[in-house]
Amino acid sequence: MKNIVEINGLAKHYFRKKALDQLNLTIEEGKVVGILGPNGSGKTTLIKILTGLLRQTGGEVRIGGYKVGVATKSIVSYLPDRNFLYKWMRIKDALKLYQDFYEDFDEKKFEALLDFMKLEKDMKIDTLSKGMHEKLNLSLVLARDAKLYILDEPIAGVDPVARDQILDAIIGNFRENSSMIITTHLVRDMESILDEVVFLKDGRIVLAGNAEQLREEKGKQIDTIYKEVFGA
Ligand SMILES: Nc1ncnc2c1ncn2[C@@H]1O[C@H](COP(=O)(O)OP(=O)(O)OP(=O)(O)O)[C@@H](O)[C@H]1O
Repeated sequence: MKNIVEINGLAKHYFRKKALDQLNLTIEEGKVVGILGPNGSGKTTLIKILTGLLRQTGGEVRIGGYKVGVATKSIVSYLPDRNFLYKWMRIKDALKLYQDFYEDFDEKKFEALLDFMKLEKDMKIDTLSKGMHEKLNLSLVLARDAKLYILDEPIAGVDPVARDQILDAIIGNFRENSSMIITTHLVRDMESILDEVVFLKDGRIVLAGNAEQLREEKGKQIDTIYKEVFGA
């Protein structure tokens, strides 16, 4: 199996604070990987380095064999943890924006996702609820034919029904040859869709592995292991 992501000795310091400390991680093609950790563990910092929004202090990251830059941005589809669309837009304007921006954007797929999410092209962005926003953003991100999808907290702050819909959309639209990184601290809701889990604590990986194997080895759900590791 080919590696889509290779991270070696990655470090990020904010002045004296070590947000990431000597991180090593590989992600294979076809896997859905959960980066799990409480507030301040370094999840967002890691994602921002993978997406080129932040420069690391040390170490190396390769995605699809390339250093983070123009080449990797064209193969990574990223869902940030905050809204990234303009308030004046309607959904159809967001569609146009994505179409203009990304060659791999699949309009048909986007329309099918909108349908599934019960969203309509004429809806105005500033009238959408938080859950609807999240569904729209996710639909845009999943409609790209990317090698790597990075979803930062895709279900934070949405109600349980929207959560289930979002998880179903993720599972239903996952492309076999692509990979996905999902950050979350809502482990119970998310664990069923994760192939691999990485526990991040104070910028270090404290546990990582295949989710099914970990459940078998420890005789516990990932959510329970998470609570034990983080004392939640
Ligand atoms: N710009 C910054 N300047 C200084 N320290 C920062 C900065 N950004 C993050 N940090 C610190 O780095 C550590 C990791 O933060 P990060 O945002 O990556 O964590 P996180 O796991 O994403 O948390 P959350 O779930 O709250 O988003 C924290 O201790 C945070 O205070």
